[in-house]
Amino acid sequence: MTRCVALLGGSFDPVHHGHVALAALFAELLRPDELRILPALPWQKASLQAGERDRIRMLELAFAGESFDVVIDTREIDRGTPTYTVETLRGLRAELGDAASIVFLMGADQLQKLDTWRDWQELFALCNLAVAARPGYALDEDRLPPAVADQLARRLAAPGEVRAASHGKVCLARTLAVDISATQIRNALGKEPATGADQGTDLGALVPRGVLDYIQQHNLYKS
Ligand SMILES: Nc1ncnc2c1ncn2[C@@H]1O[C@H](COP(=O)(O)OP(=O)(O)OP(=O)(O)O)[C@@H](O)[C@H]1O
Ligand SMILES: O=C(O)c1ccc[n+]([C@@H]2O[C@H](COP(=O)([O-])O)[C@@H](O)[C@H]2O)c1
Repeated sequence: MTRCVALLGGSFDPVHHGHVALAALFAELLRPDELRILPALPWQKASLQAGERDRIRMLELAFAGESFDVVIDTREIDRGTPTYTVETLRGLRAELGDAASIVFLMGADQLQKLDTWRDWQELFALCNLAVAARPGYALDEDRLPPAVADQLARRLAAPGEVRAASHGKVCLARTLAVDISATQIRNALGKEPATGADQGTDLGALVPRGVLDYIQQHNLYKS
């Protein structure tokens, strides 16, 4: 069977239950041989709040208790320059070979702005995409930028076909419905009183326990 490597890139500032659910869903649907988490230095975001080592440590803690294995691949942080996914994929394709199925995972918010990514049309020559629904972001073709909708219409496939193809296919998972964002978590933590007792937001419902402990122990996201 074709070797399949799934990739989940992100800022993870901090990692939250939405990320873990997205990874778990595609771990189940695609059964990849490897699932790599790629913490990025995103060029479209002004600056991240947590440092690189903290983001990596939080990722390790977030996925530690899961039933599927992940590898935290720090190449984008190690590169030290703003992340362009197309560059990462060129490197991975050279390492993994032409036959491997490479699947880049994302939420619907990123599909909606895929046409703003560096050399986005080249992504389809390098990898497959697996996109999950996210509350507030439509997956419907008529709600996507026309050029993205056009690519989607031509490439739409079942998860099994994506797993078997080296590149060029897109599968959608419409069942995910986790209404969590890192922005919401940073905002809640920024407002939290010094005692650590959050007044309005149940942070435990948003962030894995080990990650929340780490955030509190290291005093992250205090404004
Ligand atoms: N709740 C969610 N449901 C589905 N996909 C998600 C969810 N949260 C994040 N993702 C996806 O995970 C990847 C990394 O997301 P990212 O680290 O930017 O988190 P975020 O919550 O969107 O962050 P921020 O609020 O800082 O923009 C992206 O592909 C994004 O679409
Ligand atoms: O390559 C690009 O131009 C590009 C533009 C926006 C986002 N991405 C990637 O998409 C992933 C999610 O990004 P973000 O901003 O939601 O954390 C992460 O791996 C980013 O490097 C990539």
